[in-house]
Amino acid sequence: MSTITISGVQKKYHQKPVLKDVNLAIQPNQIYGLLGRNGVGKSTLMRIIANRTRIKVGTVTLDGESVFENERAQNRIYLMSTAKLLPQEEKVFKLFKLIKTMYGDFDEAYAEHLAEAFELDTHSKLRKLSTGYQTIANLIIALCLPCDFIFLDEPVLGLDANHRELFYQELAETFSSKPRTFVIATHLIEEVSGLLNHVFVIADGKVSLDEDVEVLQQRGRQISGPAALVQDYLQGVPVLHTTRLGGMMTAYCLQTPLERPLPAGVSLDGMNLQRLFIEVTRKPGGRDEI
Ligand SMILES: Nc1ncnc2c1ncn2[C@@H]1O[C@H](COP(=O)(O)OP(=O)(O)OP(=O)(O)O)[C@@H](O)[C@H]1O
Repeated sequence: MSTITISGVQKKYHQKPVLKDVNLAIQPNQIYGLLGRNGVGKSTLMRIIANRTRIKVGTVTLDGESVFENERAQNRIYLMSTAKLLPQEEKVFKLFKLIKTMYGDFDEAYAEHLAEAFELDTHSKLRKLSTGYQTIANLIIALCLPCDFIFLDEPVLGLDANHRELFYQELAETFSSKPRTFVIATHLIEEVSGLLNHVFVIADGKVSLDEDVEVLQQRGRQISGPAALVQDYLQGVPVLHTTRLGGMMTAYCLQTPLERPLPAGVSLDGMNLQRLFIEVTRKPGGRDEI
């Protein structure tokens, strides 16, 4: 099975390091979340993989071959981004045909279904569509191409809530009927969390978290109650963050002292993915000890 392997990738812009040492593996038939605070380099990493940004240090391989300047590999990778890379003066339906010629295949029936579902006017020029509908046209292209690895950089930018929901539904359906890999960079973590199998978090130029969502959801815990009891219960346990209100405390952790009984008056709950992300990216590299 094909895997994209990213090893020791570094990228600087004007001497300022953005990616310092990125290592990760993108497996077949997964939906990944590529998460990170603003400006950490998510788009840069995607552009590197899609051969749109060059690097001097590090490698990106697909089936052991470098993906750089490699047409065969790049034909299996698609990056959908907000950058206006598509010909703006082209009518949307013509664009679909153009894309088909470029990639050798394009699911026209599915594109028609999606255009109808989103009420996209395919006879309009791309340039004349509203921002949201330009994104929709871009998304349709991404979902209908025959690529094994589809990178979606901020895929729902400008989409209203109904269209975002429709997109997530369509993504789930197309993924189950025709499994392939999607890597989604987004800040709307709560909205996509139900779709994701695995999460990469980029912080300080590196991958700070590389974990299955299921495992994360089992690990992430928030413990609330009277501060003294919470502190006592979590003695020696690494804590991501704590908040206090009066005498009450909530502590966020990636592990809990399972062997210790939970004191009466203290509650232990799961953390949703968005909260977990906020807590793991709050203080890069930092862990509080209670
Ligand atoms: N072409 C460029 N020239 C100079 N600096 C750049 C260029 N592209 C990106 N950068 C810088 O690299 C850093 C990472 O940018 P990037 O867009 O990859 O981050 P991001 O994680 O996608 O951010 P966001 O979540 O805000 O979209 C930023 O500091 C940005 O200013």
